[in-house]
Amino acid sequence: MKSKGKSVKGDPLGFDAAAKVLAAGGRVPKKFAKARPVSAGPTLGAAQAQAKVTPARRAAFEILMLVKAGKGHSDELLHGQWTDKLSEADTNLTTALVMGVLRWEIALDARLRTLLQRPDQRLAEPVAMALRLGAFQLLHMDRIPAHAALSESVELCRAAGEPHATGMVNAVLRKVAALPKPGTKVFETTAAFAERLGHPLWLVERWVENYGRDAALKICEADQSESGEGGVFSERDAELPSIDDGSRLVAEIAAKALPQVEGRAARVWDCCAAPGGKTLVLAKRAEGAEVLATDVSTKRMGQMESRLKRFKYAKGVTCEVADAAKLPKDMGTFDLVLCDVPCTGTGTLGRNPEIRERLKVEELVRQSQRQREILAAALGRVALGGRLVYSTCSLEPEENERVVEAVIGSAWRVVPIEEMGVTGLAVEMHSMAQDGALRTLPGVHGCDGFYAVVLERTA
Ligand SMILES: C[S@@+](CC[C@H](N)C(=O)[O-])C[C@H]1O[C@@H](n2cnc3c(N)ncnc32)[C@H](O)[C@@H]1O
Repeated sequence: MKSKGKSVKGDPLGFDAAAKVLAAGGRVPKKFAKARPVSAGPTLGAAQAQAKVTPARRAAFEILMLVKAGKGHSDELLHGQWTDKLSEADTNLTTALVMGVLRWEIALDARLRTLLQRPDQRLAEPVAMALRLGAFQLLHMDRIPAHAALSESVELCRAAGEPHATGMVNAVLRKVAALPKPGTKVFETTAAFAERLGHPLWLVERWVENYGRDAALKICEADQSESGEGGVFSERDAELPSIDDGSRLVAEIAAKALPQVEGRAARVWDCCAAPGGKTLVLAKRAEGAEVLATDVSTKRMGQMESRLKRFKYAKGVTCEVADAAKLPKDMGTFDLVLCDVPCTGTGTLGRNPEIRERLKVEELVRQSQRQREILAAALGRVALGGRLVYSTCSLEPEENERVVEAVIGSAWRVVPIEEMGVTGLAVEMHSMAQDGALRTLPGVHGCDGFYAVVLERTA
């Protein structure tokens, strides 16, 4: 479904403005009755309409509009001003609506398009979003009454200053309500299941090529479900931070990769550390080691430092803002480097649904270049006999094995992850290994998609 972009400010629907109007005696001044820009506040109809929308749907709509306009990440927005005055139940509903619409957007648009009078019709973004929000509730949420999903989407459309489109939204959503729920076909082409499961075809085609059709289908299915409890470890360690099992596994591998050193504390460098999930696992497991954690982002490092303070065992960790490709020489060499580089995050689409909409194939090239620079610099800081763990949460070989192949020379050997002796696993390590490296896939291994390889300096 094509949509016309509209500038979205902090109050795209004018809800705040409308609230002021209603608070001032519940009467909306006549001037609002005239057609006016959304930024100038709601019209009379808009103000009345917004009062008919429940807070959870309003918040979800506002957040989705901001994400669409590239003005924030769903996770941050869901923990910000839009939800801080909501009840717990409303916050949960807002979260379910935002994550659901982002996960299913491609599939919803494909369905909605077929129900428009002119499928190529360009819709204003608030209209398109009201349709998606309504269709998502009708097709994917069990406990939402159809009339609430439908009528509140109509009111959201009106409240957004698009009263002329309310009839169309109502008619289209009535057709959606009459549709059978999406079911699984006996056999589907890649294009069909990519669309049904809300993924860009170019990405799914890459997964089919790299991991096979069955795995690609499982990845897509896993990306559409709520991220549940992990299935990689047999038990949760209550002292560790709450992180995805794949992320923990990478950190546990890194902790096991730390070589024994005699007569001094081992030196560990976590070079792309924020928000610190893996640093915490390392700090807990590598007791007695000197741990340096760096990140190029001052903001993320600030948040990470506050997070580390909540864990006693992390009090010895030194945190610095630094570019991993330019760590000052006088910081010396390390026995272990964890190089958990920035990446496209295609192994985490369940948790970060908007990546699928934002990611373009050119981004792979840009990320891969940056990853090579960071890895090359980090390898240069590993002591002889020391090890480096290179990792990403990407499913794309260009960010994983291709980066490693391009950067390591003859002075390195791959230490197979099966030799690391990670304990407490609920699944065999070899089932997650590929050419000595870790390769987890969502839906296949019970965690997000991670890649990790252990490299040892031999000369
Ligand atoms: C995948 S995240 C790291 C996640 C972290 N290891 C954890 O487990 O919580 C990548 C991080 O690399 C940081 N980063 C990006 N470029 C960097 C660079 N040149 N040097 C250091 N950090 C960088 C980003 O700010 C981001 O926090």
